[in-house]
This record gives sequence, C-alpha cells and structure tokens, in this order.
Amino acid sequence: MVSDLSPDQTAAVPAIEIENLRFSYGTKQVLHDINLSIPAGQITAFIGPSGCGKSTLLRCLNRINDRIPSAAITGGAIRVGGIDISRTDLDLQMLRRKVGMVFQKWNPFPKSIYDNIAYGLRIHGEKSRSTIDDTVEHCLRVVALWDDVKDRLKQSAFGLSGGQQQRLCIARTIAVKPDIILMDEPCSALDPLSTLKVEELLLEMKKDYTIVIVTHNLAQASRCSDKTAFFYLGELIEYGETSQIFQTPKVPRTESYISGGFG
Ligand SMILES: Nc1ncnc2c1ncn2[C@@H]1O[C@H](COP(=O)(O)OP(=O)(O)OP(=O)(O)O)[C@@H](O)[C@H]1O
Repeated sequence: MVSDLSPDQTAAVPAIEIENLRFSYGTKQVLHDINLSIPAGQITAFIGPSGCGKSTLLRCLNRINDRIPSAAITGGAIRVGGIDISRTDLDLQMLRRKVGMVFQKWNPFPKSIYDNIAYGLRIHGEKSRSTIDDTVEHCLRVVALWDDVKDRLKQSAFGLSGGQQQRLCIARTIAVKPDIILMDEPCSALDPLSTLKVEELLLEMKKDYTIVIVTHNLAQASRCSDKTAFFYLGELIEYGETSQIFQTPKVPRTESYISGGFG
C-alpha cells in the first residue's frame, strides 16, 4: 500500500506532474493531452473561459472525480510527489488528506467552530485533547480567525460570516497537514474585503503548502500566483511564470483572453 506522497524535499521532483492526461465524461472528452509540472511551495493558477476544463483537471488531482460514475481518465498519468495516483494500491484517504481541497461555496460541517477542525483530526486517529486544542488554535491563527472566534469556539460554524466560514474551511483543510491545497474559485462568492483576506492568506500559506487555484478573476491570478496555466476547450494553451503570461504571452489566444477579448 502506498502511504506517503510527501513532496521530495530536495525539490528535484515537482509537487504534481501531469503527463499526457486525457479525461472524459462518458463519451465527451474534456481534457486533451495535458502536460503540466506544478512546482512545490508556489501558487499555480488555472485560468480560462467557462467550460474549458479547469475544475475537472483540479478534481483529477485528488481523484474526487472518481465519485462521478461517467468520469474517466482515458490516458496519461498524474504523479503527486513522484507517485502515480492511479495506482490501485494507493490509499485514497491518504491522497485526499495530502491533497486537500477548498470549494467555491464554503461548506463547514453542521458542527461547532471547534469541531469543524477537530473532526478531521479525530478521524485520522488523534485522541489527545491537548493536541487537538493546540491544532485548533494554530489553524485558526493561520487563517487569522482566532481573535474573532476564540470566545465562541463551541458555537455553530454557521454563525460566522461567509468570508469567515471560508477561512474556517481553509483552517479545516490545513488541520490534517496536507502538502498540497486545491482551491476551486475560493473567493468567487466573497465580498471584496473577504477576498482580500483570503488572498493575503494564500500568500502567507505558500511558505508551507503547494497551492493550485482555479480562478475566473484574472486580477487575482495576477496578484497571487507564481505560475499560470491558461486552458481553452480542454487544452493547455500556455503555461509559465505569471508575470510572463500576463505581460508577454506567447500565444495569441492567451493574449486575447488576458486582454478581455473573450471568455
Ligand atoms: N459531471 C459532469 N458530467 C458531464 N459533463 C461535465 C461534468 N462536469 C463538467 N462537465 C463538462 O466538462 C467540461 C469542463 O467543465 P469544467 O467544470 O471542468 O470547466 P471549467 O473550466 O471549470 O468551467 P467553469 O469555469 O464554468 O467552472 C464542460 O463542458 C462541462 O459541461
């Protein structure tokens, strides 16, 4: 059983390698021969017009597409920390712990603020009350929520604002010590101030995590990410340093998208 996917600390191996990946929903092919090497400790943004396959690709990275009966990888491979994640002996629970996910619409559990974070720890076998207490505090501090909620940890998470709930979901994700965090439009339902807080958080978090973010917000991709991948109709059109993609794109279609020509 494969039980460790931690990135190679020498950084010789990219956090995620996608090689000739093809993906279909039933007979409809939506990803075409994607090749992408995602570096550890950076923020990589997936951009492109609606329906180009960004979320599908993101969801391949921790195999949550497996839950859709018609979904199938029909070619190629994805390696996380050098390990092919399609291996039959891969522990899926471990994969999803190492490659955590934050969704567009925040989805805290119908539990207290404290239990939202403690739940994942308990599921993974943590029994020590003091370790759980310390982790809850640490994670809430990382997402800059501790001061707001320290006096109401036992109250329902649903009492928080939308932006606070999204940051709680990020705290919940990091509690189980992922290496990689996938974010699918994490700010699209947030107001500008909450968006700014999440963006600041992302920049802070990349010291410790590899982050892949799907965003429709080009200004956000340009502000936050180190690398940008532009997709169109299921193909990876251009990938590079974010500054290069936004300032000197090499492919005319990228330039047209970046400059607001379509999408
Ligand atoms: N569960 C599904 N079953 C069938 N087709 C799907 C499913 N989910 C997505 N698709 C199709 O796959 C293609 C890629 O969708 P996907 O959601 O990955 O694109 P996207 O670039 O993330 O779009 P958006 O920016 O609108 O979220 C689209 O044509 C979409 O209609």
